Amino acid sequence: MSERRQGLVVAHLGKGLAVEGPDGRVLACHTLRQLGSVAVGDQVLWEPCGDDQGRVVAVLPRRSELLRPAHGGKTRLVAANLDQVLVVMAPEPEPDFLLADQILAVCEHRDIGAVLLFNKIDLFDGDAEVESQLQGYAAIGYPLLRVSVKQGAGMSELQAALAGKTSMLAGQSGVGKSSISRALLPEHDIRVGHISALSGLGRHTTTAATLYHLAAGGDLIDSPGVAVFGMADMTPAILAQNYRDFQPFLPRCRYNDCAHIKDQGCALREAVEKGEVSDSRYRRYLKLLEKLPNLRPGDSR
Ligand SMILES: Nc1nc2c(ncn2[C@@H]2O[C@H](COP(=O)(O)OP(=O)(O)OP(=O)(O)O)[C@@H](O)[C@H]2O)c(=O)[nH]1
Ligand SMILES: [Zn+2]
Repeated sequence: MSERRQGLVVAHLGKGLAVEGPDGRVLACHTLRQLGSVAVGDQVLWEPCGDDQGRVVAVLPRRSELLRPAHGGKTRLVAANLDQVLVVMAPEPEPDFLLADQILAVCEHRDIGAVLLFNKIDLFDGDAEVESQLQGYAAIGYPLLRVSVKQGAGMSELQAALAGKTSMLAGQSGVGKSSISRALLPEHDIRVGHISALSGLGRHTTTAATLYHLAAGGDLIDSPGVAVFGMADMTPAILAQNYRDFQPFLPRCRYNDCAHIKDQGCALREAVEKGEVSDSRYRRYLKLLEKLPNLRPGDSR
């Protein structure tokens, strides 16, 4: 019987995986069908099979899973073992706080941490509304970093926030996600080139998720596409539970299945009226509710 070794999945190839061993060497690996889905970020056990190839024989337990909606109401695993998502915003394009709230709620639901990353501060005129929303997030416990990749401002604080963790960037188009990854990654293209050159299992496409080691410590999973933060498995009650700022009030609603839409004994609405919960967060919650796929008539209480 051949020896099993541990490895880290760093990319998807056409028909297999790129797995990095403890010595840093990356190997093309097949996986056994019965293992189910294996994603970038997974820790796996593999054994050598053939020239410079391996076979993944086990997936080690995950500390988190990020899923994406797929065809036929199914979900697909996008990344495993993520520690945190960096929600990137900028003065331009105008911040989409609804998208930020959605990403934050999905992260909370998946036990993935979240950090707000306000980029392009070189363009920020201090707009009072934007500033108040940003400080609102900080007040409910989300770390807030302000950077300008263009000017190199705040980058060491960003590197410190990434060190020792596996992170992913998310956010609207145009906020600077690619610019930020480029600034953080050493020899980015060399590694992609190396993975593409792995034999036998087909090409690595840059449209698939890839894990990179950062120059200043920590890993970054680069996953193109913003639609990964799906809410398909959420109900209104679950969505509300994943708002950190709503959590203290929810047990006091009169009805267990309160969707926090109408008054009748809703402790959350009372908290909003008293100013204990941000009115704008609550109003965006009502908008996100409309995006939930499985809003049942009974939930409209
Ligand atoms: N002024 C300024 N411009 C920036 C900064 N960071 C990025 N940009 C510019 O913003 C534009 C969009 O940056 P990208 O890195 O492509 O943004 P993205 O989030 O990856 O966009 P998508 O690929 O569409 O998701 C580019 O023109 C960048 O040069 C910054 O700190 N300051
Ligand atoms: Zn309620």
